[in-house]
Amino acid sequence: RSAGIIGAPFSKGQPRDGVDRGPDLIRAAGLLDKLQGQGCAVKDYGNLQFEEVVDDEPVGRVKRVRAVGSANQRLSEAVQAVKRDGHTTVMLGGDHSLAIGSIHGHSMAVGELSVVWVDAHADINTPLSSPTGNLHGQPMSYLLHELQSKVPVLPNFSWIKPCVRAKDLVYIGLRDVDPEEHYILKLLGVKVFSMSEVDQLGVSRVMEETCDYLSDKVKKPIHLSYDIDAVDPSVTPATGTPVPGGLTYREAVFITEHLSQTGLLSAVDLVEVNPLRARTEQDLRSTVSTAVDLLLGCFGRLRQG
Ligand SMILES: N[C@@]1(C(=O)O)CN(C[C@@H]2CCCCN2)C[C@@H]1CCC[B-](O)(O)O
Ligand SMILES: [Mn+2]
Ligand SMILES: [Mn+2]
Repeated sequence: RSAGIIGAPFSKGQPRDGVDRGPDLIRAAGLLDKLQGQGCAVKDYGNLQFEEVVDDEPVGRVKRVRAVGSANQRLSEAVQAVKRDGHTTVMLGGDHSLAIGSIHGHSMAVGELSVVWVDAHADINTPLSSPTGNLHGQPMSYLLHELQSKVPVLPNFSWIKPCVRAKDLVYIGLRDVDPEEHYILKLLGVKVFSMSEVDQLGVSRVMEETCDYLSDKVKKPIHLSYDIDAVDPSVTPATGTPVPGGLTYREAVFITEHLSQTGLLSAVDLVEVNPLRARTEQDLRSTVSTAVDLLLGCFGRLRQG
């Protein structure tokens, strides 16, 4: 296994400061040494520098559009380069609007892929359905072939080619889905394991069904997009949109251990860590160390040693 680390210190997909500090916090907690310590080759590509966008007026209700479009174009190019170097990409966010560039770049490099989206939220609002206008709640709408008729032209977004099919997407951990998102998920028949299904089936069965569902026809490379707010706020409180009733630490890690063992994991996003949302030092330490442990699980770490 080899990991190519890309830091994406970006926050314009949402209104809160602080989430751009995620990459360096996760590095400072020892991610690279710990990956090497478990036999994983690691190359750190550093942090992307995102250009300043001035006069980024809202387009309809959608905010900071030009900054998000520009940042994700840069990220897509970076992910393609890291994939060409033969690594599994690790994109450290930054907010979840970065999944646009990460998944796009991954798909440009490897072709068709499966997406496992672990999150309290579906992040599948369209510009017209979004209740907040924040682009971290919309990334999937720009990537899904089936939603392109619902997405208007946005400045700095025209480079995006839709690259994911609804049948190749699985959600795990949902518990705060907007009515319009629910409608879209039902309309497209997207596979969803909400927290109700996690409770009902248990995380082991959820992962078996996820992997069976995704590899039903053809085994495709897997893109895991992990929003730290999928985990219960008692474990990872330092995040922008915490929602009670999330994954336990053990369930959260089990998901990454299981996906790692498929041998299909080809790109990972770890997003929405925001130190300014921590009330205590322990809040921050717990959030960041959990983020690191999730990434170690992606690269073969097992709790049995
Ligand atoms: N759907 C949302 C959007 O803004 O589009 C609305 N939601 C906040 C809202 C608070 C009140 C109860 C209903 N939910 C946040 C979510 C985006 C989360 C982005 B992620 O990256 O954290 O997943
Ligand atoms: Mn979320
Ligand atoms: Mn998210």
